[in-house]
Amino acid sequence: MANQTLIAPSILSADRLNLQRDIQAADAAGADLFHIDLMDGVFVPNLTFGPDFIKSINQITQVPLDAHLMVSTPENYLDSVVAAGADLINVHVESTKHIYRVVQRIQELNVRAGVVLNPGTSIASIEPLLHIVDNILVMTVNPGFGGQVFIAEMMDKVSQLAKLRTAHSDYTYSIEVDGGVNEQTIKLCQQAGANIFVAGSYVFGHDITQRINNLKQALINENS
Ligand SMILES: O=C(CO)[C@@H](O)[C@H](O)COP(=O)(O)O
Repeated sequence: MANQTLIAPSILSADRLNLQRDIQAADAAGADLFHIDLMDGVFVPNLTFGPDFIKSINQITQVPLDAHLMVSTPENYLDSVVAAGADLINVHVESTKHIYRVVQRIQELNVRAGVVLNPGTSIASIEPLLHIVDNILVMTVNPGFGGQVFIAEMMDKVSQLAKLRTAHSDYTYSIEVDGGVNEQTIKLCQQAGANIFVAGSYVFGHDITQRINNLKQALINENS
C-alpha cells in the first residue's frame, strides 16, 4: 500500500438501499480499497456507519477496507473497527488528546495507521508522527459530506509531504487524498505526489465500472 496506486471508492455515496449491488460492482470494476467514513455527529455534523457496518462489508468483498474515523475519542472504537476487518485506520489529529498513542495502538493491532489533515490543519501538527505513520490522508474538502468541491490549494500540502518523504529515509507513509476527486482532479493529486485516491460521488450514482475505468485511465494518461 505504501507506494501503490490505489483507487478507493467511498461507500458514503453508494446507494444505501442497494449497497451490496454497488459494492460488488465497484469490486468487479477493479476497486483497490473501499473507503468507509465513520461519523459520530460530534466530530463532524453528520452520522453514518459504525464498526458493524464494516463487518458486513467485509463479508461481501475481499477488497481491503480503509476506515476513516470522523469521531471524537477514536481510541474507543479501535478494537472493534479492527475486529470488524479494517486494513487501514485513519484518525484525525484533532479528534483525540493522544494521537501518538492512538497510532501506536492501531499498529499494535497489526493494522496500518493513518493520520488525517483537515484543510485547516498544518503538516507541522503531525511532525512528531511522520516517522511512525503508515499513511497521511489529506482532506481536499471539509470532512462530513460527499459531493463537495475539491480544494486545489491542498495540493501544496501533498507535495510538501512527498518532498519530506524523499528527504527522510525513515518516512514511509503513503499519501491519500479525499474529497472532490474526479477524472480531472485526480491528475493534480497524482502530480503532487498522492498515491491513494478516494472518490465517492464521482463513482457512485453513475455507471460505476465506467467511472472507475475513467479514474484509472486518467492516471495512466498522466503517466504517459
Ligand atoms: O470523508 C469524506 C467526506 O467527509 C469523503 O470520503 C467523501 O465520501 C468523499 O466524497 P466525494 O467528495 O468524492 O463525493
